[in-house]
Amino acid sequence: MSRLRVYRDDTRPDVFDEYSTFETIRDAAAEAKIRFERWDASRVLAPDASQDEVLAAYADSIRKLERECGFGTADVVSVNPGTPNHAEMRKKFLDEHTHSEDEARFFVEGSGLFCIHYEHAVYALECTKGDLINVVAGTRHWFDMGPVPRFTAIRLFTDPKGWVANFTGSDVAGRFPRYTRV
Ligand SMILES: CSCCC(=O)/C(O)=C/O
Ligand SMILES: [Fe+2]
Ligand code: NI
Repeated sequence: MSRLRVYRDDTRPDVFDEYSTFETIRDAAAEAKIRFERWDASRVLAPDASQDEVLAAYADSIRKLERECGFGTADVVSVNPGTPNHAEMRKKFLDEHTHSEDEARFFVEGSGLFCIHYEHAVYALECTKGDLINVVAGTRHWFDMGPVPRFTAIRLFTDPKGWVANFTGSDVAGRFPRYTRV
């Protein structure tokens, strides 16, 4: 099940409010303009499914997001403990960054931790299979897949260049707990 912990960014990371039902997570996340929804993720995927196979399996959901939000391209990030260089892949997303477009991610397998730094709070949202998250363009955030990663997420983009991050240079991400799957 998904879980949200909300910290102040200027206090100890062992002080937080916790939400663990869909409605409470959705409403608390909305305070940071985060869209959080549960979508159908019941398509059966082979463990070694290619990007194209994942995109084809979820073509309806992708089309709906493209229509609703103006996204023009989609890709897939799929990582498991057997993925070569998964430690380097983890590092790529661990520091605080922003994007010039919304960050929409649909978790179709597994889980990971999105941390959104909004005003003076950090929203640490564990996303699991079936979760759709959208972080508004320009919002500071980072993502941890954990030391033993296991997830497949569809990413939607408006810019045909795909994933472009602007790192803030802040060390804030290192002050909050990393992801350990519960
Ligand atoms: C969960 S998809 C991989 C992470 C990513 O694309 C991103 O931008 C994290 O902030
Ligand atoms: Fe990001
Ligand atoms: Ni701050």
